[in-house]
Amino acid sequence: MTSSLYQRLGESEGITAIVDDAVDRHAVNPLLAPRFSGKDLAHAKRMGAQFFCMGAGGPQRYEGRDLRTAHAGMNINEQELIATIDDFVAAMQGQGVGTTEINEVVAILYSLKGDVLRV
Ligand code: HEM
Repeated sequence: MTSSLYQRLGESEGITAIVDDAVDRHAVNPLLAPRFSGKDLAHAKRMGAQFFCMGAGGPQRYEGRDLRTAHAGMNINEQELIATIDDFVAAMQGQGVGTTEINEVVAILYSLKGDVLRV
């Protein structure tokens, strides 16, 4: 049987490492840094890891705000969305995640754009 995306990404440990790295990249990415300046990055990482674990099929329960509420009023644009996805791709490559899994995650992130862009 094919294992879940959660299992193929290394479960909680693997996904936490990916999210930690991606958020660290956001904080220094010129396209994103202003958005994350002054934010509680540890909290963002914790919420991001919970969200990602749950979305990938893990047993975690996401305790954060729904996506639309979390990004409301930020007027996020497409360039910023692509920059966040690029940071996730770089983080996954850094963790040795395979191309199949990277493509699955990119598709999932892209599919969520309606709750993030200009809400
Ligand atoms: C599909 C894409 C995205 C997903 C899945 C996502 C997911 C999340 C999650 C789960 C949180 C935590 C919410 C909470 O603490 O209750 C969050 C917070 C945040 N996101 Fe996103 N996000 C996405 C795209 C973006 C983009 C494109 C930007 C900015 C350019 C962005 C900026 C932020 C910021 C600044 C916070 C912290 C908000 C705060 O602490 O007040 N996100 N995001």
